[in-house]
Amino acid sequence: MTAHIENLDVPAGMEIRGELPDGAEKVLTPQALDLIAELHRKFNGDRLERLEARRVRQQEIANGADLDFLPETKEIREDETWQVAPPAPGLEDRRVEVTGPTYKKMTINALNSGAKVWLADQEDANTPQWDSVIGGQINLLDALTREIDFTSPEGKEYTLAPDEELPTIVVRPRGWHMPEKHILVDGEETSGSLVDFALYFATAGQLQIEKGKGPYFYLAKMESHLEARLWNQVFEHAEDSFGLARGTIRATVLIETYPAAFEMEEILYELREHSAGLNAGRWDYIFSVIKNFRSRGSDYLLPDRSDVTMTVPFMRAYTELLVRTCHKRGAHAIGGMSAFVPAKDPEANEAAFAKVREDKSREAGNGFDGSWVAHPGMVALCKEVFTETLGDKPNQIDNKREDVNVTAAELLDVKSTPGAITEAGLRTNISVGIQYLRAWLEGNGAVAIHGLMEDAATAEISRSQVWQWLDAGVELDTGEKVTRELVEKLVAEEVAKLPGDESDWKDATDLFLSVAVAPDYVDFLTLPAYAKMA
Ligand SMILES: CC(=O)SCCNC(=O)CCNC(=O)[C@H](O)C(C)(C)COP(=O)(O)OP(=O)(O)OC[C@H]1O[C@@H](n2cnc3c(N)ncnc32)[C@H](O)[C@@H]1OP(=O)(O)O
Ligand SMILES: O=CC(=O)O
Ligand SMILES: [Mg+2]
Repeated sequence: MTAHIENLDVPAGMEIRGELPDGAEKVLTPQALDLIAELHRKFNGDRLERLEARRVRQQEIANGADLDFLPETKEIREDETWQVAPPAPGLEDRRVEVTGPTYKKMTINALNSGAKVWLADQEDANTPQWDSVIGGQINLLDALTREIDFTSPEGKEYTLAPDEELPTIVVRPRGWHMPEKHILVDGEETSGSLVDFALYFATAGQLQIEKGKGPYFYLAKMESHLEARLWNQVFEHAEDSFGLARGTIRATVLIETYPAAFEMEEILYELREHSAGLNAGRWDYIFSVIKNFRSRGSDYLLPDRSDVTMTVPFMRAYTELLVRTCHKRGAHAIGGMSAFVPAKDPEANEAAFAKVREDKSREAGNGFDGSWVAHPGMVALCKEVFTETLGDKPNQIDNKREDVNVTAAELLDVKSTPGAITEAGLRTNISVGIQYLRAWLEGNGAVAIHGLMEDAATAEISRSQVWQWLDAGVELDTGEKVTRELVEKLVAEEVAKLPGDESDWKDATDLFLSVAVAPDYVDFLTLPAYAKMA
């Protein structure tokens, strides 16, 4: 049945813009729409204040301030007595989590992958096209009622494995910065975070409770414990509105911004009744390091993206501190995404699996309780590697890592990162950035390029490196200085190597230039990209 806006029970003051995909009425229920309106009226002002606080801190950093652990929350860090809630049903054992967008085929593939958890992504791997925002929620609901199936154009049929084999679903709503322009309340654009949260919580999330699990979330791109407090208030409001016990909702927070690395303990504390641990969101973390200190000179210049590995000093410091902090507070520490995905060429495929094995072995050895893979083909490998360390235990929260003592100086030690800034690195950043942005504008938030998973976080690194190297007038390995003219010349050369006509790449190239060379740094590339989306 085709959905029509006039058939929906839209609360007073709300306006829905845009066509509704088939089945939209299943997720745009009166309860879900009421919750969006309530959350907007109660919390959107606080959200905007938090975003303003980010801008103030960014200005302070630009003026020379350093990041540090907060003096005003010292007591929380030093209080040895508090712990987060014990793991919720379905979240005890997280040794392998598969991530991916909520398109119908990928929903079925992810749920059939054998992973313990599926991160159903409305953030880095997704584009907030209105169809995907609503369609993804329909797929989540249909998966839980087992009314989902798919036939490919080639006739391949997809159905779900038995219930007991399916991973626990954890939904990642958009970050606090993203608006939802298709739902207005009192004439104002709503928040992408609150819309994604409310639609899932009020529909499929309630079915999760009936099935003995719960509405579980990953929270992306937060920059402070006060942003975590805001999420906690949203959770309390939603639980109270639906008559649910405190702690029914659970959230794993991605530590993927530089400021948040200095507030890990406080973030766990704010969410403690709702907490399901922390995750090391490595790609956005690297992006955030560049973004926060982009104009602070040579101490904060990173080499080519491929040289910024998990073992360089500042990345190692951040992951060690994350495990130590989580386990001290009884919380899961979940590892990040190795970007290597299976390849058709056998040699490249073997190399990709070896890289992922190395990454997951290091994480398991460091005390992480599980980790992410980007592709169902990597699930068995990650499970095997973590099982070598965990055995039959669901996690290793008892491995307290008391040997770890990470200082602010170690978190900030970007200048010890070995590597060079090369023309090849600049060309890769340009080519990958433009290819990714074209995919994004066409509605695809994750793509494989040169054997690597690329998504919003990795593309942010590429365009921010170009911006920073240009701003700093860096000298490349060739001896040439990075100037606007050079970047524009390399853009033209790299676009000429891509398939199709130059005109096919025009929108993506213009967008890339606007976020990589324009003098005013744009906070998130997804903001101007979303403005271009219908
Ligand atoms: C920085 C971060 O936030 S990381 C987390 C966010 N990023 C992600 O989640 C990325 C998820 N991964 C992906 O989107 C994909 O793996 C890509 C785009 C990188 C590669 O996808 P493809 O080019 O389709 O890979 P490939 O051809 O090897 O896929 C083989 C099959 O696996 C499926 N598949 C691949 N990745 C996934 C996934 N993550 N979830 C579900 N199914 C998947 C494909 O749909 C395809 O299915 P089919 O054989 O039934 O047609
Ligand atoms: O979301 C994960 C990341 O690495 O970014
Ligand atoms: Mg991220």
